[in-house]
Amino acid sequence: MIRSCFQAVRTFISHFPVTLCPDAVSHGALIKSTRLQCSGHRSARGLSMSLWPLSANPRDFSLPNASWSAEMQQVYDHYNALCEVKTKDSEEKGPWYKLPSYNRSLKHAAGGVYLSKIIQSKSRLFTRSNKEYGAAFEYVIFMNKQEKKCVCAFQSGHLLEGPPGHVHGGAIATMMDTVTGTLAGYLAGPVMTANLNINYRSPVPLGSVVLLHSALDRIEGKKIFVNGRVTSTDESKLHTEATALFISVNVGHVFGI
Ligand SMILES: CCCCC/C=C\C/C=C\C/C=C\C/C=C\CCCC(=O)SCCNC(=O)CCNC(=O)[C@H](O)C(C)(C)COP(=O)(O)OP(=O)(O)OC[C@H]1O[C@@H](n2cnc3c(N)ncnc32)[C@H](O)[C@@H]1OP(=O)(O)O
Repeated sequence: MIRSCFQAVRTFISHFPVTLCPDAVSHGALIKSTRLQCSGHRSARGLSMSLWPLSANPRDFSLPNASWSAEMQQVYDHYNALCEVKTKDSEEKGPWYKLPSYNRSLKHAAGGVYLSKIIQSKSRLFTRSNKEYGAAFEYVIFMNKQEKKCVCAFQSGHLLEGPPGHVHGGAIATMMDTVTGTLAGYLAGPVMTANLNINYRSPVPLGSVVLLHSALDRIEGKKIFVNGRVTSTDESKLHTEATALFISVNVGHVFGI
């Protein structure tokens, strides 16, 4: 059934000259599962093509918007400058890759028997479910596949308050799960979080910009061990430390079959 699901995706996609860019985790999953390639570079420059009839120009939530502070933009510019660059004559590959991020990755990814069910569904990726710019999770993830690590610039919005003036621990855990899970998924394909262990070292001021760093510790069979840290953008202050265990799953597991 899973094979026929992906067969349907392949068949469908072959009718459209597009490069699919699902969100961060399914990017890795899909490269493994359907051997599709995804270009954040193109998307970042607004050249991504319509996925009609699935979607008209899906919004890449990881691109700069008016709510971004100067500091957020600065971090984005820094890593974006280190990304893969295509020039007229050549293709220079930087070590970093900006992951695009959509609010309904599976709409673009699953296909086949699940497609209509997914399109009708109101479900949205949790961290991208608020469309108001700057209200909740503003973030962009840059992946360094060579070094098996990634960095996320995260600007917290006013809806994420926990202790007065500071970010809710659950929101930090959500971002930690997202970033470590994105790395695990990018490196190993479809995964689910089995364990997420967090130490909160110092509160994160609401509205501030912080970095989430994640790196692969090791892979043992189905088990992917990843670590994570939240720091200030100059990395002088440590806010949070985490370790996470992800388990490789087949796609059927995600759909409960
Ligand atoms: C087109 C498809 C795309 C698929 C994409 C997939 C997912 C994400 C998609 C989009 C999201 C996008 C962005 C967000 C980014 C990422 C973060 C979100 C991820 C999540 O938010 S996800 C939700 C929370 N998550 C769960 O809802 C999991 C519930 N759970 C289970 O579904 C099972 O529990 C599972 C699968 C985890 C394992 O089940 P299983 O049957 O495959 O494996 P099994 O139990 O045999 O364990 C194998 C070996 O792992 C060891 N092991 C297992 N669990 C352990 C633990 N907790 N601690 C220590 N060791 C553990 C065993 O001890 C054994 O070790 P050993 O082999 O050495 O004996």
